[in-house]
Amino acid sequence: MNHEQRSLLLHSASRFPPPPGVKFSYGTAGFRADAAVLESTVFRVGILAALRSIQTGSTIGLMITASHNKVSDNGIKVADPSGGMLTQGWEPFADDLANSPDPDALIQLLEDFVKKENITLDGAPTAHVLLGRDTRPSGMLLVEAAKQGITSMMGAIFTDMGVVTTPQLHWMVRAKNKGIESSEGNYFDQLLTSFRCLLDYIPQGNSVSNEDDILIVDGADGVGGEKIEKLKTGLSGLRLEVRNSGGGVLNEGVGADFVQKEKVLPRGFGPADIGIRCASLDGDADRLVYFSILPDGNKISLVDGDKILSLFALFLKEQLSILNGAEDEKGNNSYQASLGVVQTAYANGASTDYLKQLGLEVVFTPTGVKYLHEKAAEFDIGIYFEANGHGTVLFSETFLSWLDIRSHELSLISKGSEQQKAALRLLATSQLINQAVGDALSGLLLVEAILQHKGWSIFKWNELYQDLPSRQLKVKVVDRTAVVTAKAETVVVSPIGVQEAIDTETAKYPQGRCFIRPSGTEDVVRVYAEALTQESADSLAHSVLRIVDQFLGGSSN
Ligand SMILES: CC(=O)N[C@H]1[C@@H](OP(=O)(O)O)O[C@H](CO)[C@@H](O)[C@@H]1O
Ligand SMILES: [Mg+2]
Repeated sequence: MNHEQRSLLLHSASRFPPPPGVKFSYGTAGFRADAAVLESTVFRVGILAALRSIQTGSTIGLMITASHNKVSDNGIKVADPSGGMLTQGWEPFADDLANSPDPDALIQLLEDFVKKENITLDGAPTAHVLLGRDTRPSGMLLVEAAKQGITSMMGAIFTDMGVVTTPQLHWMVRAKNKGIESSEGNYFDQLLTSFRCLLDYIPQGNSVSNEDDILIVDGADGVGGEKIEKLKTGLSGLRLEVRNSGGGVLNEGVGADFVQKEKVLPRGFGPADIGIRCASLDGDADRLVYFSILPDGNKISLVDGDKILSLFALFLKEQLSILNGAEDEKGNNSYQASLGVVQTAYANGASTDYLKQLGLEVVFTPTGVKYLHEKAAEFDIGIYFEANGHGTVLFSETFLSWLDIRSHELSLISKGSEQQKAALRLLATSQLINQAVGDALSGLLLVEAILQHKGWSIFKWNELYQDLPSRQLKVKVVDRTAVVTAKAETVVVSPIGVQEAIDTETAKYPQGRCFIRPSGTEDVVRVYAEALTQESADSLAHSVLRIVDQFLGGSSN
């Protein structure tokens, strides 16, 4: 690091002292905390993003959001060149950077890191960072801190995309690095064109009801609502009404996290909406769940991430088999695309059974989309979803290249055939569904296109399988890191004896399943239980909560 660079860093870092007594950790979803203590962290992540950009020679993204957290919180996460999450190898550096006590220590840390990572700062390094933020009022100040961090690395520049959804920012980073046009307008165009294409290839006679029905979207009073309003201006073939589009308090009694966890209607919905197809986004629009209001007007029937995954899996499997069907007879031009599904232990057991009955390969990873995404990328078509509604479908480059050529061939030899349409539907799906990260807007359009394709109502969709009753609890313990799990978090290996006690308890319940794990975003241990009836799921969860109390000492909430 030359003298000029060092003094630039010293000068700017001294303007962003870290708050005393706060320890930051780059968790499952980046740094998240009360917005009032985040300025120094955001400044430092700006430096990190510039370094990552210099190292990779690509554009890097920074998103300022705390997703479904309360409005006074904020956070920051990094998008890597692929548009996916920051490489896990850099997370310890992110922690050290955020917790470095003063400018001198910070510079020492940077010196050591660039040496270790072979990042050349001499010469004329160039770096480019795309910035985005959600609608939180604290975002404006924090984005300025990020800019200061970026520009304290010589040769680094930024582009401020303003208020965007988290998936938009990830999409833009990916597009930019692929040399594709990457504005918000381009994002909407891609979604609208591919959605239109899916509607154009709906089998005759299937396009019923939903087109006339309205879909009501709860925007969580976050960024998603205003973006859907923009999307709507170019949308045909779907009637949308947006509620909670920014007038109320972000995430308060609204949004996908609230609806999925509490299983109640969000603010702004009521008995007048009984029977209507409804959807909820979270605060930064990367989660999506559907619901309908039950006849009593107070409760909802939830259609969660597992069921969105199941709908996608069913549709994609059908299209693949139409595409391959005729080829098998001829025995040529066939490409056996691997189709896989990735879930976590929180997936409802009934969904896993359903997917296995479809003949699909179901793989489990620990909680956190960075793990699911990585696994899904191993398939030609990898579908992943967390039960809370965060997920997407990934298509391999190899498969897409083959599909492109195949679709062209089919347009010459059997234009208008079901086979050709299946190829076009698969290509359109790969364009519609965000390849960088889970995206509520693109997920919503794919759900809607598939429902129209199948001529299904939300009720018909919900009947794919019936969720097993489940219960989720959380308990604060003395030290949650004492809980060590294995096998995708389904088995506790430490403290010794806990798993045995859970097994003994679970065995008392027909179709019982239960696991515990330390949360990666809250200071709690989570308990999840499933069983044949709601009473037994509740009872199993509470018994296991007592086991956690006994072994780890705590108080439930
Ligand atoms: C049970 C649950 O919903 N856990 C969520 C939650 O993680 P925890 O590590 O469970 O706190 O937040 C993560 C980030 O948003 C999300 O990926 C995950 O699914
Ligand atoms: Mg979110």
